[in-house]
Amino acid sequence: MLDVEDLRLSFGGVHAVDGLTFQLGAGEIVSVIGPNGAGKTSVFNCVTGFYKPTSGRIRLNGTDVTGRRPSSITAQGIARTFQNLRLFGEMSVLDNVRAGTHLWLRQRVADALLHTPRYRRTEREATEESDKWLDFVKLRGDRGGLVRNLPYGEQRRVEIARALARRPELLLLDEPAAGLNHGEKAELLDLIRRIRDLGITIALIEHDMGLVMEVSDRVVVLNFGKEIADGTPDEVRGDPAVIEAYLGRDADEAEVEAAREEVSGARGE
Ligand SMILES: Nc1ncnc2c1ncn2[C@@H]1O[C@H](COP(=O)(O)OP(=O)(O)OP(=O)(O)O)[C@@H](O)[C@H]1O
Repeated sequence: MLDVEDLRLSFGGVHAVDGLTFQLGAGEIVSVIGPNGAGKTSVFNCVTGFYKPTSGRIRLNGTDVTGRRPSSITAQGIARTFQNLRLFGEMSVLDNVRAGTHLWLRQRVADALLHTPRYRRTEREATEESDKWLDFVKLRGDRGGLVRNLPYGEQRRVEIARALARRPELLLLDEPAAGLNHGEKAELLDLIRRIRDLGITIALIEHDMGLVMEVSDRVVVLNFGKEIADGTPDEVRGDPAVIEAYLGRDADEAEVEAAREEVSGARGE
């Protein structure tokens, strides 16, 4: 579904992404992990058109989308959430999710100005679809309240609902578990699996190794903008290159053991 080939992104002398090649197959849940600054968000930003790669190719279902604008890439079937939430705090929960529907809702300005039956029909459709996704993320009861009044974990679910309202084939989640408590993480795990069961492919950047190891079909590990491992959770958790990336070279025995635990998710909580 997604084919990234020899992707490079530089900021001056910093090679944030340095010749990265990887694929995502339809229906997979793939986690992208790596130490801070490894280039994970930069890859997401290139794939979604927020950054223009310095070189390389990004294909979605065979269509070359390299360097296209975010709106054009979203129209090709990719939606994302952000590391730092980007919701409209002063708008209702429902309206935030409805904002995701404009992509496929064919509305004309004249219809909106004149409140034609066609306009009212599309508005109803947007609300029904948004309510469906609010049900899906278990927030239907909060639809009328302002987003800023929701607890943080629920705001994260609103953002996921908004991304789903775009009807994506591929959903990119950037650190969805950040700031969540134990119960909220369990709920997120269930939500990610239910999204996949709808046939949506999921790529996530995540530092919570417990979640990564539990939910992923495959894990891609980056360090200094390059891929250093790509395999099942079991394969990457024992990979010496991965442990070293999380550690640096001059570690002693105790530090190696601690890094091994971190990568395996044993210290995820
Ligand atoms: N807009 C930018 N301008 C300059 N340098 C940048 C920019 N965005 C990222 N970088 C640099 O590119 C490298 C990769 O950053 P990136 O945010 O992609 O890493 P990351 O793996 O997502 O890190 P984290 O886990 O901390 O979010 C870092 O060295 C970072 O400082």
